[in-house]
Amino acid sequence: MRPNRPIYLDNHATTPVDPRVLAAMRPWWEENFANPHSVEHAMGRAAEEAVEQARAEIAELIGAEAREVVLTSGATESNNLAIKGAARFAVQQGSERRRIVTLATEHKCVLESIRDLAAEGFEPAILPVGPDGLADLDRLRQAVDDRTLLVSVMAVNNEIGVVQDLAAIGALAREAGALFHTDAAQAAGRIPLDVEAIRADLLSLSGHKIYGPKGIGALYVRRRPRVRLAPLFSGGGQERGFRSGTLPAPLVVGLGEAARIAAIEGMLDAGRVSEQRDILLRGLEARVPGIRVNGSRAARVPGNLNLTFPGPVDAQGIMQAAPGVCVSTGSACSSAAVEPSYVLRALGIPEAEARATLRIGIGRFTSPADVDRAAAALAEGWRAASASGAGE
Ligand SMILES: Cc1ncc(COP(=O)(O)O)c(C=O)c1O
Repeated sequence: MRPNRPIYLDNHATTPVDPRVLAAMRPWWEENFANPHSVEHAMGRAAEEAVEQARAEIAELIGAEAREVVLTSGATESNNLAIKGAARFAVQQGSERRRIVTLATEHKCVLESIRDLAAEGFEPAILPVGPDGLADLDRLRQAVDDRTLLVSVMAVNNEIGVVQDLAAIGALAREAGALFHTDAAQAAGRIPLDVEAIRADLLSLSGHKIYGPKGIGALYVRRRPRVRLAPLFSGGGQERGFRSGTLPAPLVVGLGEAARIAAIEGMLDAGRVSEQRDILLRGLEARVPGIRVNGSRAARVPGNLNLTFPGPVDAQGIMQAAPGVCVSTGSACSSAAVEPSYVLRALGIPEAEARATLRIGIGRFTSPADVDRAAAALAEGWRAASASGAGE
């Protein structure tokens, strides 16, 4: 092992591409580059077949049928298509329902999609979460009624890793006659997902969170009872009219292979990853008295740790003092903004503590040596940052 290799513990931001995924994609870049919609010739038909095979693998991962999988560019697009598409289609059909219920800790692309819809006359209901990051089911039940069009609640949070009770949320949405969408970008391959068990009507996936390629994702759209969406783009009507545009066959094949591996190995990964997570936490607790885990410990995805270091200290300072460890202060998608994480603020964590917090994501390719070295380096980084008064 190279001693200076950086230790990558930011698997919520993105995961490395599994070598098997890379191998599966390769021929579709190099040997058969045909457009999978060019079904008039043999190369096009072969590409189309590969796309359909991948679609079946993606469906299998979530207990869906292949024809319920709409391919997109990633979870951002899937979430926009699910939320805006469902809302706009319902109105076109004369529905009186306007309310869209979600949580304050959702990914920005969900919150911003819903905020955009407010300008079109929809009524966002953005519910708070408990100090453990979990939805309050009683509160949710009160908010979801016969005026509710859509309930959108993420499966696993990208910062604190907490797992929502999707089966209960899906059931209460269905009971009220509302659609249920879940952003499962961080959940796929990490916890079991079954669209029937959770009664999802719409479910978003992303390739680069499950050891697949970047720039590809999927949206599950239920067929029975049938869910209809207004498309976001005008075009050739690919993907059953839901999503126009030429499918990137190599990326689709990569997503299919990533889904196939996740379905077989995801739970094996989960056992190993949660052991490493516990070793890392114990290593830090022994070296950093007063370090705290944010979010529910029980309802939590295996590889996640969200840790507030005792202060005053700035998480940026810890990262600077431990440059060999790749972690983050929160969601990479909001890293351009300097405010502390809105997810942590929604848990009631004070601003100074939110600024002293690191998100750690252990993954399939993290080794036992990585977590041992990371615990020592982060503890040392904390000591150095504290001593330099970075938090004052
Ligand atoms: C929960 C969640 N939803 C959506 C996204 C956006 O996914 P993508 O990068 O595929 O657009 C992310 C990525 O950070 C995420 O963690």
